[in-house]
Formats: sequence, structure tokens, C-alpha cells
Amino acid sequence: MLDAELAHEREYVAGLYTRLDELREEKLRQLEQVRRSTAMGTHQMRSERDAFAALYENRLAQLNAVDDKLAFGRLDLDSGETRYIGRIGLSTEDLQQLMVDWRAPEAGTFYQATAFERQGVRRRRHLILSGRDVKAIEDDVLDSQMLVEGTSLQGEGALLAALNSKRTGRMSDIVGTIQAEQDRIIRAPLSGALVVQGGPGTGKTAVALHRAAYLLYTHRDRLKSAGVLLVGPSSSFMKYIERVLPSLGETGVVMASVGRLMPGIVGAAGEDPEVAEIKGRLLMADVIRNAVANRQRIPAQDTKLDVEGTTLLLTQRQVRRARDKARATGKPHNEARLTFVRILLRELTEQLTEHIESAGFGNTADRAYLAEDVRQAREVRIALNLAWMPMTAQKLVAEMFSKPAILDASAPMLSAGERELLRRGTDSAWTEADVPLLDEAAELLGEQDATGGRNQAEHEAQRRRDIANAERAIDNMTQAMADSGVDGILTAEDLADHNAVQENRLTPADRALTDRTWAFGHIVVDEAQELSAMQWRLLVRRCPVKSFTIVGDIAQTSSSSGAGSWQQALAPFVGERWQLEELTVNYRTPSQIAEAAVRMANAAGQRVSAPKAVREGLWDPVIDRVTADALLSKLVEVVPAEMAAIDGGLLAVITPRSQVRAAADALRSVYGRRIGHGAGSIEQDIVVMDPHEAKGLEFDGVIIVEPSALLSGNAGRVGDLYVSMTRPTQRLRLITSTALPAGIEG
Ligand SMILES: Nc1ncnc2c1ncn2[C@@H]1O[C@H](COP(=O)(O)OP(=O)(O)OP(=O)(O)O)[C@@H](O)[C@H]1O
Repeated sequence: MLDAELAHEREYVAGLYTRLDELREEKLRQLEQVRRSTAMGTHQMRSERDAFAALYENRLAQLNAVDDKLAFGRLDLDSGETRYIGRIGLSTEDLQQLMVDWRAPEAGTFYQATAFERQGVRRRRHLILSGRDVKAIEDDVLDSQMLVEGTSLQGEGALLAALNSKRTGRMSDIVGTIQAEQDRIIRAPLSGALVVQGGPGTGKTAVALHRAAYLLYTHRDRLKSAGVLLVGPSSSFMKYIERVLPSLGETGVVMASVGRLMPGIVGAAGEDPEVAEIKGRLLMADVIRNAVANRQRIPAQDTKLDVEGTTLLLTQRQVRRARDKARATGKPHNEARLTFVRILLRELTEQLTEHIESAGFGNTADRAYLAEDVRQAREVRIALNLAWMPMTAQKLVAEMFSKPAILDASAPMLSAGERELLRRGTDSAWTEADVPLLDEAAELLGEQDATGGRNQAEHEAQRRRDIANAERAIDNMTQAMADSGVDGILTAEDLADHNAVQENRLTPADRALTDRTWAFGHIVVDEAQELSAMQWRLLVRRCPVKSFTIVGDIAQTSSSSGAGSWQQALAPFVGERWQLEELTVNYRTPSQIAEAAVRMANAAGQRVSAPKAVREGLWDPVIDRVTADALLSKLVEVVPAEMAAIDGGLLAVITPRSQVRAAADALRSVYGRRIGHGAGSIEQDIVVMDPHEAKGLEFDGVIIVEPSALLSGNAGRVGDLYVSMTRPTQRLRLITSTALPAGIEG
């Protein structure tokens, strides 16, 4: 019976792949056709073709990305209908539906139906594929007579197979085995701020990624042009998750780590925690505001200015009045400067004119040039610049931190000791904590563009032309776009975007990342507990409609400026208008290890969400007690046993930041190239990193060197040790030369 069922599913799935291949070939043909004809025709025809070429390329990339495990589910409904669920929607040429996209409303019951609330589902079947072949099927019969006691996990076999599989160093999607509590969050409404709190391994990252894909699919009209931004803690984390969205058939999400939230700036991690904490405070917005205002100065006295041999007088009163008028425009510093300069140039030109007239020389024709003489005069330029200096954000912030007088004047609300901590050299590299300060400065300074926004106007005009062009293209080629296989609605904006893509080979997502003023339709923030108030402020600026999905775990906070509670973190930005959802099951860490981590946190006085682990592991945490000088030799010694235990999986060695290099060197001297240094090196099978880099990642086995140092180095927070202990999917080993933190040993 089961064999017959399996044979049936194999045949059906083979049919789905046949259809996928057909669509791919069709797109390839269309693409080749378009490319062949690209060289000819009018500008409009060329841009139409470019637009379609880009669309076909995207669709082809999507069809290629969903190949692996294309289908994963089947629903048998009370109505007698059978529905297959997969990564994308597929239908036959004559529009018979073959498979439903997992994000479509009709697919929702695949994740939500339970035996208690069947939602019209008789049977849910998980198809377990390896490559293109159906290896197994697993049924949940939701018929009340067949109710199995005590199981609330859906597709338990498929789920456990996924959880027990070896880690590759890259996250994979969970689309075939999303659990009901996760699905509710993924499909929650778009508007407002949704906070997803969950302990380690509860699938917060997975949920965040699947939600981004779901929102883009479901609210394509609203989100396609504005886009969705996904923010993560580090570039290694972004690398860890980068394959998930394409495998879900979604390429339109902009991904950025917190160090990259301002175009053109790469903020490095690893700032001194005390300094980062100060830079993260909300009052830094006032400090930056002061620093900008202080660049609008009234001279100490009236100033004499030489213009072509004539002495003009720039009075303090004139400057003050011009400054007040310029400020009253409400424009940013660099843009308001145009008003300031215009007023004073006019007044100085009048002075020069009067002077020339009263002296009785010169003629009307000469007067046309007087304004230019004033504008070009060196002393005038210097005086106006001193009074209202054009500024870049980088210059403003760099000078503020390197010139004590500027910092003292801008930050009187900080103590002398705090200001001292902020001081640094002019050429210091930017850090993650600087990024929101630079962004704040850029916001207040505005464009440093002498054209006064003309470039922007030109850009807008070009976009309007592109859209008009695209509208004609849609009329001309509606027929050609009747894409029977996969769903896709086109708007003129889509095509205009694709035109622009062809022009400069940037996707809309890339453009969003290069434009600081881009407003996203939705922002998903992972590891959100780490964000400082200033980082939140930046993110709210990037999404003025305040549509957020915020996932994190307060107990894992390790950054000095991170959140102590969601209430405290979010109140300044969204007030009470946020909704809390919780995830309660730990899919990653075996129960023995997860419980040890929770006991450790509780013993240190921290209450943590203690999710229920779905799996029991084979081992309790293994503990080695050694002398301080034997820490590294012990580490080198135990690696083979650990690798054997996890059967050649992925092993992480987590040490305090100061010892990462020494540990990596010691290991490399014995195991050579197998040792990777830092979380970015997940191509190797043994990686050495600090807890910050380990955030959000997971490994088959983890060795923590000197756990007590992770606890004490973190300003009384358990975050670093708690994060490190909850990374393994199989086995945890601790090598300690001091007293083991309380609780670990039960
Ligand atoms: N429904 C599911 N089906 C299969 N695997 C799942 C499911 N939910 C979570 N997982 C797996 O559990 C592991 C942990 O998930 P994830 O990294 O998203 O958790 P997290 O809550 O972000 O963890 P942390 O806060 O500790 O970083 C991942 O390997 C993920 O693929």
C-alpha cells in the first residue's frame, strides 16, 4: 500500500520537475530571442527588450533556485481535492494548478491544521525529497478516530530528519516543516511592529527569513517598489543566511548587517563596550544636533572684507539674521546654507553697489558683474564658510571625536570622563556604533550638492520617463507576458525598475542599499536585542511607516548598549504600539545542553525564556578541568574525539575575544588548513571564534575555552556564555582552568 503511494508521489513529483524544466526552457528561449534582437530598433524598442530580458533573467534565476526539494507537501481535503505544496506555484499550460506556492492562502492549512482543528484537512502528507527523487512520505492523519496522544509536532519524522542532519555552515530553509506556532508569526499582518521573543534555537531566524519571503509574496503591490530590509548582527551571519531566501524563490530582500546600514560606510565590530554604550545612547542625537548647529557660527566681531580693492563690512547682526532665516527654512544644514549664502551675498553686493555709486565711478553694465565679484572674492568665501561650513557627515563626526573643543561644546550632557572615552585619532576606522551617528549627521546635514537638489530632480524626471516608456511596453507586449506557468503581476514601475537595472546593472535591492534616504516598506530585524537606541532610531528612519518584524531573545543580549527589555528598547520609537509573540520550542540544542545553559543563567540571577527542547541528545556537556597553562594543549588534544563524536560534522571553538588568535594558532600548528579563524571561515570544518561572531550560528559540536571568562567579561550579563552554550546541535565540551560557572553541572 505504502509502496503504491510512494510510487504515485514519485510520478507526480517527476511531472512537477518536467513542468519546471519546460518553463525554464521557455524562459531561456524567450531570453535568447530578446537578446538576439537587442541591437536593433529605436531607443524605446531597445529599452522594452532590455526590460524583458531582465525579467526573464530574474525568472530564470528563480526557477533555478527552487530546484532542490521543489515540492514538500500534499493536502487531502474534505472536499475531495488534493493539493500539492511547494516552493513556487506551478500550473499546466492550460492553467490547471499543479502545485501551490507555500505562501499562498490555500497553503496555510498545511502548516496550521491540527487533529483538534482540522480546517478541512483529512490528511497532511510530507514528501521527503533528496534532489529530485521522493525518498519517503510521511502522513499526519487528522481524523479524530486516529488521533495520536501526546504529539503536537507536525511531520515529526521529517522535522527530526532535518534537525539531526549535519550542519553545513549555511542555514537552510525550513519550508517543508514549519510548525504551527512559527507559521502564525510568518503569516501575521504586515502593519505595525511585531516582536518575536524566543529562546535559543526556537527558529527565530528561520521565521524572520520565511516571513520576509511571505510578506513580499502576499503584499507584492505594496512592497515591491519599496522593498523589504533584513538586518542581522554581523556580516558572517549574513553569509550564514544568504542562501535561504533564494531557495524560497525570493530575491528581492535587501540584506544588511548593522555595520552596513549607511551606504558607503563599513562599520567594524569590536568597539570597546564602554564606548559603544555611550555612542548607543539616545542623547547622542542631541550631541550630533549640537555639533551641526555649532557649525553655524556668528563671528566674534564685525568683519572687514576686501572685494577687488573695496572694503565691505560683514556685521555680526547681518550674519545672525541670515542664519535665523536660513534655519527657519527647516532644511538640512548644507541645503539651508544656500539660503544663508544667498542672503549675505545679496547684502554684500548691495553694499558694493552703493559704494561704487557713491564714489561716482562704474556704470550699469559693470554692475551686472558685481555680484560675481562678491561671490568670487576670497575673503568673502572664507568669511561665509567660517560662518556656515559645508560639511559631510564623516567630517563632522571625525572632527567631533578628534577635537576636544568641539566635543566639549557639543556634548555638555556627557561627563568629562565619558567625553574622554569618546576621544580618538582623526583617521580611526568607523565602527558599528559610529554608523547611526554618521547617519544622524547625514540626516541633519543633507546633500552636499551645489546644484541644490537639481540632480535629484533630474533623477525623478528620468524615472518618470522610464515609467511612461514601460507603460507603452506593457501595452505592446501584454500578450507576450501571459506567463502561464508561474505567477507574476507586472506594473509599469516594475518595468521601469528593470529598465534602470539594465542601464546600470543594479537591482532595485542594490539601489535601496546605495540610497541613504530610501524608505523600506517593511524591516525585519534579527538578533534585535543587541540594537542600541541610536541603531533603532536609524531603522525607524528607514521605515517611516513603522512596519517591523523584530526577532530576538532578551536573555542573549551581550552588547553593552543592547536591550534589557523589549518595552525599554521600543518605547521611544513605537510607544506601546507593538505586539508580542513567543516561540516556545527549541529545535537546535539537545535537552541536556539546553537545560545546563538555562541553569547557568538562572544561577547567575538571570531569568531566561527556557524553550522546550524537541530532542534529547546522546551526551551531557563534557567538562575538562585543567591548569591555566594547559588550556590550549587540552584543546588541541580533544579535537579528534570531538570530531569523531559528531561524525565529521562542523566543530566550533569559542573562546574569549582575546584568546581567539592563540587558540587558532595552537590548533593550526597541528590540524593545518582545517582550522578556520572567525565565523566567516565556515568552509573549514573546525572554526575558532568569539561569542559575538557565534551569535545566530549553529554547529554540530562546540568547545568553549574558559567559560568563566565569557561570563565575567560581559558586564554582569550572561549573554556571551548563554549564546555560546546554545550553539551546538549535538555536543558541548567546556575546558576550564577556573571554577566552572554555577549551574552548568546541574
Ligand atoms: N520548523 C522547523 N523545521 C526544521 N528545522 C527548524 C524548524 N524551526 C527551526 N529549525 C531549525 O532549528 C535551528 C535553529 O533555528 P534558528 O537559528 O532560526 O533559531 P533562533 O531562534 O534564531 O536561534 P538563536 O536565537 O539561538 O540564534 C536551525 O537549524 C533551524 O533550521
